[in-house]
Amino acid sequence: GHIAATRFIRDQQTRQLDELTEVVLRRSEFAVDFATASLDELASRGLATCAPASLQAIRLHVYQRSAVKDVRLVNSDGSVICSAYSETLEFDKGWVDRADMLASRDSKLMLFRVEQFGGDALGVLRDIGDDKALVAILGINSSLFDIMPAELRAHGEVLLALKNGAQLGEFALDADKTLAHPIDFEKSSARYPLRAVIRIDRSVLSTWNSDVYWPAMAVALALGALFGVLLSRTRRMEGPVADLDRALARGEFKPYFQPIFDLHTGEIRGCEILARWLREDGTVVPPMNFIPLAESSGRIEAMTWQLLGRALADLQPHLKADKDFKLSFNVVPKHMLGAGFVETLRSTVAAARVSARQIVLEVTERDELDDLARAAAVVGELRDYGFRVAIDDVGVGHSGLSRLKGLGANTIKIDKFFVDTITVDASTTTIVEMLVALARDFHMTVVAEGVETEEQVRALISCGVEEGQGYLVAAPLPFAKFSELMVSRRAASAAAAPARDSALVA
Ligand SMILES: Nc1nc2c(ncn2[C@@H]2O[C@H](COP(=O)(O)O[C@H]3[C@@H](O)[C@H](n4cnc5c(=O)[nH]c(N)nc54)O[C@@H]3COP(=O)(O)O)[C@@H](O)[C@H]2O)c(=O)[nH]1
Repeated sequence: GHIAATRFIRDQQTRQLDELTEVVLRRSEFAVDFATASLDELASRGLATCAPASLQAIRLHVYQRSAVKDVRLVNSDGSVICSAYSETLEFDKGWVDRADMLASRDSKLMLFRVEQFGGDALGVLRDIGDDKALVAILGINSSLFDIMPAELRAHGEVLLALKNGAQLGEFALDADKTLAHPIDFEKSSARYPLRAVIRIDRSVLSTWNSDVYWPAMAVALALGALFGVLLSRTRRMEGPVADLDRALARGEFKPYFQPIFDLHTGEIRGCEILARWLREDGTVVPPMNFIPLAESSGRIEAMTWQLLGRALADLQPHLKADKDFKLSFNVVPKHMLGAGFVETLRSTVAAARVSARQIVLEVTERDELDDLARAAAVVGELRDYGFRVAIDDVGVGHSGLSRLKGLGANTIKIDKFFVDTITVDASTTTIVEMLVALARDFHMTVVAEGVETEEQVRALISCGVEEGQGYLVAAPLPFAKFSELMVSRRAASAAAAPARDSALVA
């Protein structure tokens, strides 16, 4: 009993600290994603210059994004040309050469430490062409420390570093206190050269959660097998994963609906459901704040079924009335390849009285489909039942061209990155044309993601893309708003029909 209880508590602590370290890392990755999106937006708005008007617009952009402290325009060697807040240059203790910056896995970003008086920061460099680059200066703040359970705060620290060892931040309740017997929980990012560490004094682990000991001992002695189950419930009572479990139990994850439209006519042909966490206090949490943890903690399966069930119930009347309308949902490869997935999907869709032909599974290309042969077999089975499969985020993920073909999907979704640059970068046009040609050869359709302007629509049409999704028509909307949009679009199109018909007759 004693051995089982002690070992259980140790495993429980290790798992919990591993999860917390993962959260620190995911938050940092998210900050880099956020910075990259900010830089892309600035570049696409033509603001990557030192003109006073550009710098003023950048300062407004920075002001509205608290994570980004500053934005600088630099030469291709990394040397600074100008800074949105020129006075911050005086806080720099140094500035690394580009040769010493570390590349992201996809080589599109360079990360480096910016040593500053008053606290180091993380520099994220993004090339923008013409031998220039933009750098976002990201403040690393003590919010990383917030995730520590209260009883560990005085006995631990959280560290964030680059893979070359350059430390970006170190947070401890008492910075002067040294940990007598430190034990490290460490995670490295697969996408960025980042490393998160939670360092805990070993001695606190013997008391942390020790109130679980006696119940564990009693249950272990008395009930044997039931022991594990009861204590794993205790384990789940605290921490970010417990928050997910509670939210799942309360049904707080809701589908938002984003239209997928015909680029030529603007007609809404379908929608993608995107998860939002509607908390009790009314806040709406975006998916990047919980999907990574849901994936790593194994909650993504339950969340996906919950979202799909809800979306099917909401959209059922519309799906029934318009048999060409398609409902797309995101599924992670691990879930799709898991036991019983196809059967559960069939029964969920059948129970909602919806045709499989109207359901599109979006499998993200960001995650590796390790076993392509197995993935292709599952896709084949899904297609045999009438479901459609789309490969998401094409162009920025793992799939080589052979993988795109080998999977046997129906549709490719071109990542927003290409849509953002299609009107400014001729090489993007070439890539999009190539993807369209490839899709035709493989009998696949193409949807462009992140369409925001009419100019992009024209450029996509001239590359041969038929369908799009993006803020130009609507952001992801709660069902009531999405319904209103469909009704108003249908009314507008019905009103335009007589004029169209008489023009045709004339
Ligand atoms: N496994 C699951 N992953 C999910 C689920 N729900 C969302 N996600 C993934 O989270 C990522 C972020 O999603 P979100 O914040 O909803 O962003 C999506 C759109 O809102 C956004 N978008 C669409 N159009 C535009 C645009 O015109 N401009 C602009 N700046 N952003 C736009 O792009 C995201 C599209 O997502 P996707 O098509 O899936 O790539 C995202 O990776 C989701 O996949 C879930 O239920 N399960």
